Amino acid sequence: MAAVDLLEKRSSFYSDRQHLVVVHDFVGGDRAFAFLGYGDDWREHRRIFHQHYHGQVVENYHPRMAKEARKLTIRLLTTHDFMQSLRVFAGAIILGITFGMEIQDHNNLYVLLAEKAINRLLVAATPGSYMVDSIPLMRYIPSWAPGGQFKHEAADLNEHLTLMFEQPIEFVKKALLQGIAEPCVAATLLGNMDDKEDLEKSKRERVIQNVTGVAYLGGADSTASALGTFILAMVMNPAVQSTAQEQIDRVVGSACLPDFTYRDSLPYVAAIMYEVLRWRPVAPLGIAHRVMVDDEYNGYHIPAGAAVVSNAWAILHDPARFPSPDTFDPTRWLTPDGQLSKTTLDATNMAVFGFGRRICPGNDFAMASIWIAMVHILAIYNIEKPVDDAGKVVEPSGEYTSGFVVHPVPFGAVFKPRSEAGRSLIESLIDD
Ligand code: HEM
Repeated sequence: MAAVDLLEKRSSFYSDRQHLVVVHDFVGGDRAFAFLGYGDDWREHRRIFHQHYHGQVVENYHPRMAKEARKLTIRLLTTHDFMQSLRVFAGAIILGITFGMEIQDHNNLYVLLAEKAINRLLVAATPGSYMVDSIPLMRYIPSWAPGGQFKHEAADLNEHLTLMFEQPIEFVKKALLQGIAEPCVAATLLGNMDDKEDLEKSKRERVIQNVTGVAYLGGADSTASALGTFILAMVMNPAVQSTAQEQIDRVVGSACLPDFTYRDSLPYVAAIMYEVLRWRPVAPLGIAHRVMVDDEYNGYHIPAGAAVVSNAWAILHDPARFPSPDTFDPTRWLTPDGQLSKTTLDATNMAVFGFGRRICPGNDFAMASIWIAMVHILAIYNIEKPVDDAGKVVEPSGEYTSGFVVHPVPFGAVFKPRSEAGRSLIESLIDD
């Protein structure tokens, strides 16, 4: 596969990012190291991020993730906006684990601030959004002159991004001083700073702001997107839903909720997760890599500086690898005896998390969050298409938004507790 040949096997010179004038020079968007050029600074950010979000460490976060999944099942009993509940779930996990924050709903001030900043940063990071990226001399146009408007927008975004990165660290610093800080990634990182010199300290604090701030940026919307696709797939494929529920009932029983100890014994549920990620990839075109030197591949010349886009959609819808690619079929991830096939264990095969040295460092974290939400929802609810006032079933359009991270366009889904026992289980959780 060309993406593997270039982005993985030649990753020492295919791991840079494009320099975007607005993102990099005007708004400091590379505080999110997803946009930082390849080099020592990026390496340092990635190393620290990895220490707190890699596979084994994620296991420490399982209890918190399971707690948020229980809260999600409670919310789904009463909500009219299940997508909002999924967003709250995804955000609460990241903000809880990273900053020790408790998020109850979407009106949390930090969430509102962060979402505004992130949405605008992603627009700025989309090539073609600003003319100055094509005509760099425009950077010298005064902000009041025609063509200089982008500078006002950039100044405003810069302010929002600064707050987004600084506010939660200030929150944790204050809590540490008062001795009331919850155990969280930011508290651990700040706690390890005491032995540093002052100059070293301020540099280090900036890196801490950056690696913690990027978690919400990279993880909240993407996780919510995958869960939105999961709900859509369940609404459209009731037989898949009931096969998963049979497995959960058989392995876990109906007296308790499944937790992470069941992850390996529910291969069909894992297969649904892989199929969700394949069927409607969260970021269909990933984030472009920039090649740093002239290169040749299969007779093609690839000039230094070119943007190399890994088309996750095309890779995951290649009929040679995934027959009938538009069909939602979890069994494609299973062996004939119903076990998870080995290929799923390699994130690269998923393409959905990108490639090489830039591969998504939050992929274990993301898959743990997605799995625990899915298994809770499947254990407790039947997810059905809604019926309108005339008694007609309302079909989802199945369409998606466009953008960097895509979402199903709003559709209806009804969450019906599968049994009285299930309903009582949720109600007992409300009293916890
Ligand atoms: C379903 C969920 C997710 C998907 C589909 C996803 C996908 C991606 C993709 C495609 C990239 C670009 C990879 C490349 O350049 O080759 C990326 C980068 C990144 N992701 Fe994720 N991601 C998800 C969840 C998360 C989570 C939960 C976190 C944080 C906890 C996270 C943090 C990051 C970071 C920091 C980068 C930048 C890596 C770098 O440039 O070195 N992501 N992600």
